[in-house]
Amino acid sequence: MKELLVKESDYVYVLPKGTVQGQKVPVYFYLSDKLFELLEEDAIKQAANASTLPGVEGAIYVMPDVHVGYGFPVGGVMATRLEDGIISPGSIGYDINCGVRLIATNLRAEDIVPVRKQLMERILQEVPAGVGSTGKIKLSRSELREVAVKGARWAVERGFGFEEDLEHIESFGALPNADPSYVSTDAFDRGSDELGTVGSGNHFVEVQVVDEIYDQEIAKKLGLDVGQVCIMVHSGSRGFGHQVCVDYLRIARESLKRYNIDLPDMQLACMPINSEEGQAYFKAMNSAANYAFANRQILGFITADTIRKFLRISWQELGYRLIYDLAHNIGKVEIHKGKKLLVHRKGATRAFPPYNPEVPPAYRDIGQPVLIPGDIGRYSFLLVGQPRSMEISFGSACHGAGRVMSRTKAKEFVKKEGLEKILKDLVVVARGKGTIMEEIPQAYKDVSEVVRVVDALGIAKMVLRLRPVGTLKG
Ligand SMILES: Nc1nc2c(ncn2[C@@H]2O[C@H](COP(=O)(O)O)[C@@H](O)[C@H]2O)c(=O)[nH]1
Ligand SMILES: [Mn+2]
Ligand SMILES: [Mn+2]
Repeated sequence: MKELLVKESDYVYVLPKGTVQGQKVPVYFYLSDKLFELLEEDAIKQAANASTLPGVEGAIYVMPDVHVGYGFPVGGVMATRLEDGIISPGSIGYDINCGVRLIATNLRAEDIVPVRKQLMERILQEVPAGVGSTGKIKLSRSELREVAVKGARWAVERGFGFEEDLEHIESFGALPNADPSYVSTDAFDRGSDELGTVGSGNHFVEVQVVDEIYDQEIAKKLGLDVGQVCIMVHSGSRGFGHQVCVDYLRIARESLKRYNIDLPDMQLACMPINSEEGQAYFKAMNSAANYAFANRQILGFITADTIRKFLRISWQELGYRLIYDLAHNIGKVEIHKGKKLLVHRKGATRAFPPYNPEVPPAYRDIGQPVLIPGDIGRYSFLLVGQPRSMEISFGSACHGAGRVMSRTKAKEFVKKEGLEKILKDLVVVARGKGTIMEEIPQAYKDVSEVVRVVDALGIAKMVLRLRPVGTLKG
């Protein structure tokens, strides 16, 4: 399908409306020439399929970190009208409110680098990670219901963090439309002992150092400087959110006939937003999103506390300060160009500009921080949302570098090249070696190239770059 894409301008390729059967809106791909080369045929097909869905509004936007996902590509943004549009679990993703958190500290690189191996080993002991890992927190049904409603606040009330953290989280760490009575018992079972756990594979806790600054003024306002140590957390709603997605994909498939929805791909199974099933999923999805906010709140706090105890310093000396926490797999009701829409972001980050009322007061004049992890070996970035995002991407940016190698291919690559040679002096800890093999830097695109595109398009502005000091992988 690549040949059907029209290069409209630098970094902008379009699949014009009417190219595929039933297409209701155009599909925009934001890519440099290098990233265009890596664009998969199936990702184009998936985005084109979504452009045929009922009530889809404006355009489908595909970010430069795009790769094939379940039904809808990772890096995809789709908005649907509340009156006649659908809600699609596959276009939000299995890991509901998978997201990223960045915490600043007063520590300098020299405080950490000489002891990074021992420090990461300690973090590995204290922070539960890995497939099906369980944490120290065991939740009763009623406690879990409370988590699903209160989100990050639940964790803060139990001592995992501070009141001011909540001011620095997307939607203040709790989405208002959560109703856990729409969440299945299976999801409750899976969620009861996974709060405060990282999960597997792509998820991580990373100690990083600010490496380069592109906008001194904004970096200063954020209180970040070269050499400063930060903590980045990437995790989501664990088995709780996964089960919500599984349950409602089944419900969506079963209700397709009832609502006369014809699909090009069953993985896009969806429900009218204003149907009973659509509303039930929306309330369950928000519950899972709140679980994820609580999860990252706990993970960030435990990691900071571990570093503090390891270095034998006080909270004050550590200087823990939450920069921001955001969702990159979510469906949100937002107003764009005067219309109330459900914006599906799957592997896409909200990137609201300065003075948008949803940007926390602390960042109102600089724009919402956009946190972009890269990989275990190269860099991660902090950007801020820009006005153009509201024009060309429903206020959204990329969410990472994006995979370029399947997990199987990455393992084959490691077997050929040797893990030690690939990792060189990187410090990466994990319960199993398998994950590290799947997560080598070569498995991802070059994040610098990805963020260059969103910066050049005026979606988000590059503020600073972080490099990893040590990574805990699931
Ligand atoms: N700094 C690090 N970035 C990483 C690591 N593992 C993955 N990643 C990046 O995160 C995004 C988001 O992934 P997704 O699973 O939500 O799609 C991914 O595209 C990578 O760029 C890591 O260990 N450290
Ligand atoms: Mn994620
Ligand atoms: Mn995830």
